[in-house]
Amino acid sequence: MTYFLVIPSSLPSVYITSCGYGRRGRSRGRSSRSCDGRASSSDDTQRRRVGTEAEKKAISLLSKLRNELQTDKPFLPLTDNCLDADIWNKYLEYHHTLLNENNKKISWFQSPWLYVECYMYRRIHEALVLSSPISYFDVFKESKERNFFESQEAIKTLCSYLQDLKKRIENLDEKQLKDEFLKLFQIVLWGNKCDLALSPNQSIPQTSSPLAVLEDLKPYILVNNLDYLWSLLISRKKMRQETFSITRVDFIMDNAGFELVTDLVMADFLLASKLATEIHFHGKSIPWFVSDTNKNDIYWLIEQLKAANTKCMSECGINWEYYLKHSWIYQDHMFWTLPHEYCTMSQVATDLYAELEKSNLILFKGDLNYRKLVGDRKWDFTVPFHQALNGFHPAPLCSIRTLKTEVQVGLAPGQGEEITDTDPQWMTTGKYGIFQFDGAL
Ligand SMILES: O=P(O)(O)OC[C@@]1(O)O[C@H](CO)[C@@H](O)[C@@H]1O
Ligand SMILES: [Mn+2]
Repeated sequence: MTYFLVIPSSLPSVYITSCGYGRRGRSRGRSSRSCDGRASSSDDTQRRRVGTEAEKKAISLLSKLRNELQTDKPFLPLTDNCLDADIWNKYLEYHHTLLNENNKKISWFQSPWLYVECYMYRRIHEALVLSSPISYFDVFKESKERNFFESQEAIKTLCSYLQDLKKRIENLDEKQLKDEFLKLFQIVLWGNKCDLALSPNQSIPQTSSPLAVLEDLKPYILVNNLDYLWSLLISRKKMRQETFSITRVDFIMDNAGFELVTDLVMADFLLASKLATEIHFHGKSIPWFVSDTNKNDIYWLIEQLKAANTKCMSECGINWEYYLKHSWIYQDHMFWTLPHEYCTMSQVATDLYAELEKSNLILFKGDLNYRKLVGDRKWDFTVPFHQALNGFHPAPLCSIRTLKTEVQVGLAPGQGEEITDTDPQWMTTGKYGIFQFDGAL
């Protein structure tokens, strides 16, 4: 069963596919419980019935959501009693007070786009949560998996490159190491083209060799602060040889599938090169913006790699599974799936802010993170990134993002206008990218 939530204007479309509960035609007639405790067919029938009811409920809630959206109804408070529901509901009240007009309501076409989009994904989650026993079914799982399978060739190339690089890494001089660092970071950047929120029914797989195209893509990097990242990490590495300190790098992850592979390759490289000693990954705790990574996506990906019949891929899978058990730290926090701008993190999620303060470098992946970093405002292109962060400075940070929405700061005078002349769609196609750094070196 495929349920299509048609969403007008600039909002993304969402496919909800059957969750597999209550499928017809699996059980054949009556039978009693077997002596090994397996369920009887009447148990099966009961389970299918419950599953079908749950599916129907989820679909009706999603239909209702679609209708509210299409007819620009006021936003409704969440009713699912999840831990974050109160925060969402308070945020809604706060936005109502901002409107400052008694008869105006926060609604789909009248409210800030960042808020509207986040609210839509949270309401999709609510529809599932309220439909037990499929409450924690990931409606985007299928699209995420498709992106992974369609990017097999590129993933193989990357895994092979990494395995080979790790064999020679001890013998690289500083310049050679820097070259590898720059190369892998560019792969991480262009991996962000692969999100599914813009076209959920159409996976944009990475088909060509990601390494072969890097030179051709260089002109599309509008802000390139990779040298700052290199200076920061290499000077800490040198310092560590005299003092016993750590270098912690945090990935605020974005999309699963190919982009996730690029993140894991980067993390592996940073540790192997001793440019970092500690890696933290921050994922989403609910299905989010179609392709965003949650814990299951990482473990699913690792299982796929382990089972691959290409040695370099299975080696990566085995290594990454080991690192996730022993040295890489995966964490999620509800703040990442709230609509809040990051400048509010120190008040709204004090614990997360304190955690990020321990980092030596935070990598914010993707377009949505950028919008939340700079508050999704219509900034002048030349406003400094530091200023647009509006007080959000937990540690040195870098946004690694391909441009998919109309917000960009920190450009040189005239740079934005010049690109607009030649390529009017430059802010929304994912063709351009940035490495934008903020922090003391
Ligand atoms: O954060 P990502 O994965 O790079 O991009 C997510 C995204 O494509 O989804 C939304 C589309 O409506 C926009 O916020 C953004 O462009
Ligand atoms: Mn995303």
